[in-house]
Parts: sequence; C-alpha cells; structure tokens
Amino acid sequence: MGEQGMESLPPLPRCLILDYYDSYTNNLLTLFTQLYSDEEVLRKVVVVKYDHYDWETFQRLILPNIDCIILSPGPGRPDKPSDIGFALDLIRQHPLPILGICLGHQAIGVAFGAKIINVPLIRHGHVVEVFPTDPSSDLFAPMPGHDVQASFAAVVYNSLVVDADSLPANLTVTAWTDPGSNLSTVMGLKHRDLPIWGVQYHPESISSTCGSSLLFRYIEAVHRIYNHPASYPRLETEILDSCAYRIATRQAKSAVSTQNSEIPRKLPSLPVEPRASSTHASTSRAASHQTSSARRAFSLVERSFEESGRHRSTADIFDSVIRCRASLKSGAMGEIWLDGESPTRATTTSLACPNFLLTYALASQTVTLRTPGKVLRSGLGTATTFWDWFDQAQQSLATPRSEIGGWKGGWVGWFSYEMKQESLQGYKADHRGDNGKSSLDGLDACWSWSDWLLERSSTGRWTLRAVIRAADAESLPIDAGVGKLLHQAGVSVGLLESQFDTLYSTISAALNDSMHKLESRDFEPFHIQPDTDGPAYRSSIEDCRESIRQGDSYELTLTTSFNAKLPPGLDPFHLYLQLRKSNPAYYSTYISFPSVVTPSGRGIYILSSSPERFLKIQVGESGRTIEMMPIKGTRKRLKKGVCACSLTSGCRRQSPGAKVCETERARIDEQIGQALQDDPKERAENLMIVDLIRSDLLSCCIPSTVTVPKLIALESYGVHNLVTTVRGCLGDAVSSVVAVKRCFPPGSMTGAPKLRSVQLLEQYEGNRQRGIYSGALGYISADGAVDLSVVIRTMVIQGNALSLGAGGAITWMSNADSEWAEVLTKVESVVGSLFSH
Ligand SMILES: C=C(O[C@@H]1C=C(C(=O)O)C=C[C@H]1O)C(=O)O
Ligand SMILES: NC(=O)CC[C@H](N)C(=O)O
Repeated sequence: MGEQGMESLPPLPRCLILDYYDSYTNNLLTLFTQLYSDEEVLRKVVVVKYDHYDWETFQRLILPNIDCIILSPGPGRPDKPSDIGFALDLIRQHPLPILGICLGHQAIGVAFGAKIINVPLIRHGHVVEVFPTDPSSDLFAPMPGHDVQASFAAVVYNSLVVDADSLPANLTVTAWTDPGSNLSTVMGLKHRDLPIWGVQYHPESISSTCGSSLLFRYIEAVHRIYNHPASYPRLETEILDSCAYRIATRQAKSAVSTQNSEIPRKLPSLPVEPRASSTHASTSRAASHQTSSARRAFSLVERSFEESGRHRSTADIFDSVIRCRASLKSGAMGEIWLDGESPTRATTTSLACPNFLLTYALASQTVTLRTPGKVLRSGLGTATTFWDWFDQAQQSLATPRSEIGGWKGGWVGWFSYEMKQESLQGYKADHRGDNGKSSLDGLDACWSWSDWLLERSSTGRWTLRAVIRAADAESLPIDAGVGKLLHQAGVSVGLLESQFDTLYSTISAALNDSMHKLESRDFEPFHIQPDTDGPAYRSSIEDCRESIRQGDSYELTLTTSFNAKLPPGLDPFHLYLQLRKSNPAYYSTYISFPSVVTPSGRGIYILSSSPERFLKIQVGESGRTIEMMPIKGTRKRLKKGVCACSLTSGCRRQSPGAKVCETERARIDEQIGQALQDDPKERAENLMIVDLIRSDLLSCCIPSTVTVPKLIALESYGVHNLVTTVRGCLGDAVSSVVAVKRCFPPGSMTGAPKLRSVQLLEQYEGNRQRGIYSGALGYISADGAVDLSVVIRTMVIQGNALSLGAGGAITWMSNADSEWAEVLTKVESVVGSLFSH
C-alpha cells in the first residue's frame, strides 16, 4: 500500500456480502451500481446468508473463488456466537480484504480483543455527523475530483459500539462521532497491517452521504492488494446460486419482460383491446393476440357502458347489480367492492362476484377450492409453499399482459400475516405463533377468482371487463395444481364470448334500473374491547425498548386487537357504508364471503379503510415497475366541525361550523401535520422502514432502478401520516407472486430488522396470531398487475365476531403513554362514533 490513490474506477473484484439477516443488507448493492453497471454487479457481487455455509465449507468452496468480503449489519451482538457465526474466525485468519458494516464492524473489534458496550445515546434512523481522523486518505478520501470534507452526514442503526478504551494496539480509530463530547463514539476502525476496515454507520442508507466513495476507496484498496489485474473473473454459478434472491442479469433493464416463471421466456406484451362503442363483444381480436409459440387459453376484454349508471352512486350500483341481482349472484361465492374512496388521489372502483375461492390452511398445508356447490381439498406436502403453488396457479390462468392499469379480472383476496412462515427466510418454526389463538382456521391465505368485473373510472364511467376463454383453447393441464382442482370441481375459468354478451346486456339493464333504492339502516352502537389493556400494552412497549437497547431490533411494530360481538341482524354491508363515509381511504374495500365457515360462525367479511399501499406492480413501456409506499408516523387530526378557536385566534363566537372557526381549525390541523413531518423521532421511524423496503425491493428488482421518489411526505386522510414512495423495475425472472412473497410481510408492520423483529413481536404479543390484520389485501390481476394494501384500519367480521387490529412502531424514543394514545387514535379513526369503548 502507501501508493497514491488511483484516480480511475478499478475493475470490479468478486465480492461476497455475508448477510446477518439484516433488513438493510441488499441496499449495499445500490452503492455498487452507483459505480458499475447492473450486469457487472449481478455477475460479481453476491449476498449470502451468514449461516448458509459452515466455516469448513466456506473455506473450501467459497474463499478460493472470491476476492473480498463485506460483513453486513445485523441484529444482536458480535460477541454472541449464534449472532455472528464464523465471522470472528474469518477476521482473525484474515484470508481476504474485509469491510465490516455496523455489526460487521463491531465483529472486527471483538475479533482482535476489543469490548462491546452500549452507546451513550441510542438514535436508530437518525442522521449524525461523522468525523474521519484523516479525511483525505484511505477509505475516507473523497471521490476523484471532489473536495476533502472534514465531516459528512450518515445514518446510524446501532445500540452497541466498540469501546474505544479497550482497543488493541493493532486497531486504529479512523472516524468518530460527536468528537470531544461525552456522546463521542467510534465510527470507523482499521487494522494497522491487514486489509481490514470497519464502519459503524450505515453508508448504504438513503439518507447517508459519501457511501459510494467509501466503496470506491475499498475496491481501490482491494485492487491494489491484487496488484491491479486487468480484470477479475465472474463469480461461479454455484456461488451466485447460493444468494438468497437471484435477479436475472440477462436482459437487465430490457423493455417489457416475460410474465412469469423463474425460467425467463419471451412472450409478447399485448394491450387490451378497448371496445368502447361496440355492442357485440368479439373475442376474435383478443384471441388473435395469441401467438402460436405462446398460446394462451385466456385473454382480456372490456366494453364501456357509456352514460349508463353514470349518475347513480357507486354504493347504489353495488347494491343493485352485485348484491341484489339473483341471476348474477347464483354461481357466485360472494361480493367484492374494491372501493378506493380517496380525497387526494384518483382511484377506480371495481365490483365483482367471484366464481370460486382458493383458501390455504398453514397448519395442515392444505389448499381448499370452494365453489357454490363443492369443497375440494388438496395437501401441498412439505416440498412446496402456498406461495409457490399459488404462483403456478396464477401463471396457468394468466392472460397476456396489458398496459392498462388496474384490476382486469382474476384474483382478489389476502395473505394473512401468518403467511410469513412460508415467505420469510430464516423464520424458525419453533417460534411460530400457532400455539396462540387462531380464529382464521384455514383462511391464512384466501384468493377469489372473478371472470368479470364492473369498473367505474375516476370520471364516473362504467366498464365491463372480463377474462375470456377461447372456445377452441387447449384445456388446463389437469394432472396437478389448480388445473386438477378446477377439473375435479367441474369449474371452467373465463367467459365465452356469448356469455360476455349476455352479461353485458344484463348489467346494462341493471345500470339503467333507476327504481332500485339503497336502504340505509341504523344500528345500535356496540361495545369494542381491546385484547390487551393499556397497562399490558405499555409493559410490552418496555419489552420492545429493552430489545432495542440490547441491539436485537431497531424498531418494532407492536400491535393488539380490539374485539366486539355484533348485535344480531347487523348486516356488515351497512356497517361498511358507514365506514366509507366516516373514514374514506385509498384502499377502502368491502369483501363478503357468506358461505365460508370459521370457528366464529358462518361468513367472513372484510371492511377495510386502509390508507397504506403495500405493493403495486404495473406494466409500463420500460418494463414492470413495482412500488411500495410505507407509512410511519401518525397523528390525530383536528376534525371538521371542531372549534379550535382560542382567545388569540380572533374568533370570539366559538361556534363550531362558523367560517372563522373552520379557518382556524384548518390552520391548526395543518400545523399538527407539519409538526409530525418535522419531528425527528417520527422521521427516524419512517426512515428505518424506508431503508428496509429498499432492501426488500432489491430482492426482486434490477438494483440501479430502486429509487425513493418521495421521502417522508405528509398525507392527511382520517389521520395525519408520513408516507414514503419506493420504486423499482422488476427483474426479468421474478413473477408477480414471487415479488410479493419476497417482500412479505409488509415491513411497516414488523419493524427492522424484519426477521428478528417478527420473532420478538410474537413473544411480546403473547403468541397471538394477527390474522388478516398486518397482512396484504387486494388484487392480483389475471395479467400479473398487482395492487395490495397493508391490512390496517380494517374490521374483520367472522360470524358475529368483529375484530380490528391496531398498533404502532416502537423505537427507543417511544413514550408508552403517547404510543397507547396513538393506538386509540387509529382505532377511533375506524370505529369513530359507531362504538362505545
Ligand atoms: C400498526 C398500524 O399502523 C402502522 C403503523 C404506523 C405508525 O406507527 O405510524 C402507521 C401505519 C402502519 O404502517 C395500525 O394502524 O394498526
Ligand atoms: N445495524 C447494526 O448492524 C446493529 C449492530 C448491533 N446489533 C447494534 O445494535 O449495535
């Protein structure tokens, strides 16, 4: 070493990132793609779980075939063998250049004899100022052409830190935070003689600066150690295959990619044929979309109803067309209303009567097909998960892709929170919450299929959309999977052209039936009670804070459940009509499956007013985009009609509703929102989940495409919320269902790091199953488009039992009283004055 830094980008060495099941590890890839192309990074950099190989195998198979190592951040302690695996041996034997980040950095300290202590001030998700001891050299030297800076801003996620007083002589401190104060801690280390470096902060965080220059200088140092070869070989396939999530390098960033399957195949991307003015639905054009090499049984059609029904309310149409028309309801499994009443974002509404349901029981690993006349079960066996089985089902019933947004027919349903057992890598079955109360009993996932739907655009026009089955189409394979079940039950998927025509006429008549009147019904308020009372919840908050203090978690979304017995005769639909008025939300949804029986009785009904997007997949010109919009940070609003006037505000009359009162109320409400957006605790809560969501998306996206177009924006619906938008382009080989699986459960409902937080929360929530609450709800369109909400602010009714989950993110800075008040605010935003509690 000792040579002047090279001023050009070195070729990329083969780099293995050892992942401690942290929820930020994949973000390191974005530092690489700021320097190198996606193709190069996906060929040369691999993320492998720290327990994927044992030490002996790692030394034999991996070490000889890589050039450098990054040790990731992670939960727990570097001096605890189960948390750190073989890293201490790796560092002590220092076979290759190593860069440790956060937990990895602390492991470097421990490996050479330093002590780990608690930080004087825990500030997960906060931006701190880092002061390199020599900002002009080694890993902190600026990028070529940039000025030397005495300090830079970076995000920290640590509870623990290397004790500066215990450092052995062979380790040097390279950076500090808060130098000279009693908050000062070690932010960087390096070995005096060996190519081993560590940083305590998170260079990969969205709000950290100088991350790519650190990586650049590390790669430059690695390159120097290998005497500047012209290039490095690509990683061997076996090593690439040991990555938890592979993204296809082939055709990275290509235009529209294939629908599905881990084996990429080229299918044409086809638009839906609009049939706005035709009264004869012809499927011939749709059918002609099929190519002989990729023949599909199903296609999409749509036909508008022009002015019909335009002046009637959506609730009225839902009641008259979907709920009351016997000819449409016979043969249906229930009613679906993807409502989407949003004051700030334009939405479409979809109404449907599904033909069949697929439900999944985690405990017995059994899929059940439910049709109006039949119930058929099929065991999955232990070799597969429902996610993979359902992925195949989705693919076998898929239509060609359409660039038109929204649900075009196909699946509507949910994955309950417990489906994490089959999606979350490293999840330990013995921590499962299945000894807790389960009321879902076999509805851990539930996906209904609708051949057709009635859609209202944001301008009010109604359109019939359908999945069409070509009369001469080959039938589905019936030897396994969904095809076998559907065949046994005698269900055929998709409408024939003639059926579409008849349906169009029937619905047209119903839309024009102005005699229909939607009755509104009053009902008695009922009593809703929390599962956990305030003191018990406060005590769980302290448990969460203790886990955070010990370094096991950075943030935990603690939840509880509120329950009520409904008065006899209460129709959930009428309760939903009240909810959509009192708490309009982007993802408001009503689902009714009256024939499904659970331990609480007959029928399951979902009444959702979720404002939160979990995940949306759209097909666009440049490929499939995936977007997630986590919410963190919630405050009560000052509602319309409340007089907030004070003596100083100039309103003397103090009469709620008066114009001057309303102006004052709006001003104070805006101030509350602004204060939320400016609050460092709330911003940190949001940032922690944003970094986690970026890492989730990197498990299915081309790395350089993952961006954050909107960071910590204020959205005010029923409550004030802070919302971030994270977006990326899906990798070619990642199907829609696989993308959902890789990001499930929603990070805003777990906290970070996801795996460790999920398992801790199971303990702190008394092994209670969260059920549909905290899961994902929405559509997976026949063409692979997806839009799912995070299931919050949602009433689930089974028989006469109503449950409503609520919770909030706990960080070190949480105050038990205000967290409990936040939970009650969320509950109130849903049940409001309907209930006494
Ligand atoms: C846990 C809930 O909400 C989650 C927690 C939030 C928060 O802590 O601010 C906000 C939205 C959700 O991601 C809930 O509504 O029950
Ligand atoms: N982000 C991290 O790697 C955290 C490391 C360690 N668990 C701590 O809390 O200090």
